[in-house]
Amino acid sequence: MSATIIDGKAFSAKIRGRVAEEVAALKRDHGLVPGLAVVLVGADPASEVYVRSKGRKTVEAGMESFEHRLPAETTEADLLALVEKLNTDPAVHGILVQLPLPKHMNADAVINAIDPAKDVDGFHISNVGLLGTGQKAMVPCTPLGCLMMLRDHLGDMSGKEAVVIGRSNIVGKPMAHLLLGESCTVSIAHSRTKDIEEVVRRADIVIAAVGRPGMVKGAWIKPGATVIDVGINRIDAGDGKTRLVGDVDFDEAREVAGAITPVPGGVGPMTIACLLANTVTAACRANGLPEPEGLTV
Ligand SMILES: NC(=O)C1=CN([C@@H]2O[C@H](COP(=O)(O)OP(=O)(O)OC[C@H]3O[C@@H](n4cnc5c(N)ncnc54)[C@H](OP(=O)(O)O)[C@@H]3O)[C@@H](O)[C@H]2O)C=CC1
Ligand SMILES: Nc1nc(=O)c2c([nH]1)NC[C@@H]1CN(c3ccc(C(=O)N[C@@H](CCC(=O)O)C(=O)O)cc3)C=[N+]21
Ligand SMILES: [Mg+2]
Repeated sequence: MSATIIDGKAFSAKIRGRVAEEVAALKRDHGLVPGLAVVLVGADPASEVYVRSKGRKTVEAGMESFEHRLPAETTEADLLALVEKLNTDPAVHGILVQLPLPKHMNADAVINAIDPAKDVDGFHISNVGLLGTGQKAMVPCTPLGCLMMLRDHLGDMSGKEAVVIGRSNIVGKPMAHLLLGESCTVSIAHSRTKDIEEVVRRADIVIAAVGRPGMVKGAWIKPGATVIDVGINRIDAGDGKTRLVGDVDFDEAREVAGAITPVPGGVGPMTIACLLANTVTAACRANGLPEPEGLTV
């Protein structure tokens, strides 16, 4: 029996279509054009790919895209000054500072300088606190995209065993909060977890967010489980080229799982769609307009 492949690329195109409809309505009825500012410090080649792809999809959805590329030597004070300028710019409804930042910067200080209402990544401590207490927040894009796929595929998740592998602030922890909100029984595994295979084997829902290519083996998966692979790992393809793989051994896992997301074409495209969705939500809230249905949780 082979798993259903959850098509994040197709699902993300649907969400971006919904975003485009909402943007068109905001323009028509309120003369409002949602704007997203992306700040990239340094020239990390992987980040370049995301920034370009985000910028293109933002414009395709009818929104304004502002890109700020700063040299790696930029001082924290200069970056904070840019953030402050974006905070007060009425054309900017969403601000994303690409992570990781260069080592000489305090990333927490930079993130917490962003106006929480414009924090479309959901990384500001106010949004983290709101999410953690079950209040209306800006929800981090990657976990939000994962949740949308899970709801679409599984419907009610109440009482299911969910295991999140990875405890980062940007994926693992917010993902665990969202799954608690769905009334799952949630475990978080990490590098110090003892007998991780056994922890994963009891899960009806597995979220892998580790950054280790193919770490999760087929034998770890409970038959029929739903597997969401967040990992984005560039590996040597052997022919002088590279290719992207997830944190799950896809070929093994697809023979055991009930459903699985591929890499590429799974969580990644959903992350970008959710970023656009969060920008529309932020623009509506900033203008006292009702926020569109179905673009957040
Ligand atoms: N598709 C998308 O849109 C996105 C994809 N990603 C990808 O997701 C992956 C995770 O990203 P991120 O959360 O930022 O990564 P981090 O490096 O911040 O966190 C990795 C987590 O994995 C845990 N871990 C590391 N090794 C092991 C191990 N051997 N066994 C169990 N747990 C382990 C770490 O544990 P500990 O805390 O103990 O060190 C840590 O909690 C990466 O591949 C990244 O590229 C990230 C963001 C968005
Ligand atoms: N402040 C901040 N917010 C982030 O959300 C953030 C970040 N920093 N830093 C880096 C990570 C990583 N990330 C990805 C988003 C989309 C794809 C994506 O679209 N991937 C495609 C493939 C892209 C390709 O081919 O290179 C896919 O999986 O199909 C991947 C990775 C967001 N991140
Ligand atoms: Mg994100």
